[in-house]
Amino acid sequence: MTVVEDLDWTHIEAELESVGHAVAGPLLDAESCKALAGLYEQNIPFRSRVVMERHGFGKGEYKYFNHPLPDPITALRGPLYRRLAPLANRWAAAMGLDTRYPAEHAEFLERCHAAGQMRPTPLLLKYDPGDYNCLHQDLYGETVFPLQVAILLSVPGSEFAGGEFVLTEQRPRMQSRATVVPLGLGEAVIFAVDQRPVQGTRGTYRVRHRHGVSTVRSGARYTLGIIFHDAA
Ligand SMILES: O=C(O)CCC(=O)C(=O)O
Ligand SMILES: [Fe+2]
Repeated sequence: MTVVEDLDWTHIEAELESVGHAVAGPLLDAESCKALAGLYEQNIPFRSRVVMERHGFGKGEYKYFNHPLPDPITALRGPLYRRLAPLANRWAAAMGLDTRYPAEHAEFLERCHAAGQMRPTPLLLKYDPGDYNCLHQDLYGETVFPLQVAILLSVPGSEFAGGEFVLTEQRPRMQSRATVVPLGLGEAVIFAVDQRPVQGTRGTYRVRHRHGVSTVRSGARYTLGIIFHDAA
């Protein structure tokens, strides 16, 4: 069994259904986390670098991986997709959307490519003291898989302080509610990219999510982002 198949999917699905996010893992051991974070200073594995401050995205930077994606990413992305696709389909049906997601990630990528979304989206993020990531959604075109994953590659408390993963949810006509998601080294947060259905007393309504990272107070924080749709 892969590490992904070994996870407690009953618990993960229940969390995703009830609150729109779930903590899982660790999905990567300390050595793999260190090796991935260590790639940041290289250029070859990446297709582009984004300095967040230049775009008003926050402070800090990230790099999008190019093909071939590093082994740990390919090893995780297909199995994670396979487990999440049925939930994505239940969410789409509950929200009255026509979209249905294929069982396998390779098929979903074909759909992205047919829609002109050809560029890989897995990314490595790096935050230094004072850096933060504004609340946002990772939408890169019309074709969107409704769940994504972020894995913490640094040790909280010793390698960095602050820098908490934050999720907000907005119910129709209500103000936003924030949740801080504590993560350990190599742990993943699986979360809603944009909308998810919530059962209310008068039927199903849609909740909108955003995510970001609070200010890093000291040290360096690295994260691996696994997004399932390719980008235009
Ligand atoms: O650094 C983080 O924890 C969040 C990264 C992020 O925005 C993402 O993976 O999409
Ligand atoms: Fe993001």
